[in-house]
Amino acid sequence: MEYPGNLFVIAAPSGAGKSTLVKALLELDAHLMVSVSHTTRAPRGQELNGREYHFIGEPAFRAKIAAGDFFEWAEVHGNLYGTSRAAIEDRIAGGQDVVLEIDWQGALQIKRLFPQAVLIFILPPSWDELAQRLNRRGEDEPAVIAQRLANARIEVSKARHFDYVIINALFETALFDLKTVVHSQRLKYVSQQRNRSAVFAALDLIPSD
Ligand SMILES: Nc1ncnc2c1ncn2[C@@H]1O[C@H](COP(=O)(O)OP(=O)(O)OP(=O)(O)O)[C@@H](O)[C@H]1O
Ligand SMILES: Nc1nc2c(ncn2[C@@H]2O[C@H](COP(=O)(O)O)[C@@H](O)[C@H]2O)c(=O)[nH]1
Repeated sequence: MEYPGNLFVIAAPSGAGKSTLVKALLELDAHLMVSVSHTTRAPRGQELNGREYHFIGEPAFRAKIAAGDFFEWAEVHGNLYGTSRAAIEDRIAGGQDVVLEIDWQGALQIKRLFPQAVLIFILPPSWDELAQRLNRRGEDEPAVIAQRLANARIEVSKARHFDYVIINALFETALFDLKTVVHSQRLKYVSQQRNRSAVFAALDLIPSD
């Protein structure tokens, strides 16, 4: 049996730290790749088209919806965001582990389409700390931050639909927890192999750090 790539879907309220965690995870794990979404949101200070997002206008986004180009899409904080179908289906079929950093609506769409997906929800340690992180990040206008904090109340209530919840209080602890979820998913695959050579082939997929 060829190794089918895993799909890890990570959601969190804005400012909880998911992008920072995913970036750190990717630096530690060469088997993982992150899918770059499309959005109608304007780029923030250091963001580059094609790196953080593919930044497109709403008409182009709507044309992609009509063409069936998105695996999932949703309106989040007043902007449209979507995961390109081509970006993930081929990679997973080719045995690559893919991470999606998307909101809860997209995550639940993915779980319906692809029940093997592993859904991970990142929580901040408190509402106060969430607000402080958004303010310290200094990338969004006060009105945008207020909207994101209001939406966070709804988003957090969706955590119960996820397979795992990780609390991002101390960064290194949360990163360890995230690595453990990814690692366990791969170990599950190894343990399902029927013969010894398949077990050793499967073990090659697991980083030994
Ligand atoms: N454990 C942590 N302790 C303190 N600060 C943190 C921690 N994790 C992340 N941060 C900081 O919090 C801010 C928000 O993190 P990040 O941008 O990763 O959030 P996000 O969940 O991806 O938000 P968004 O959905 O808006 O992109 C950043 O300035 C980041 O450096
Ligand atoms: N459903 C989707 N949600 C997405 C996607 N890409 C990002 N997101 C989520 O949007 C919010 C806001 O992101 P920001 O970069 O503007 O702070 C956040 O929850 C992201 O995870 C996507 O392709 N689909």
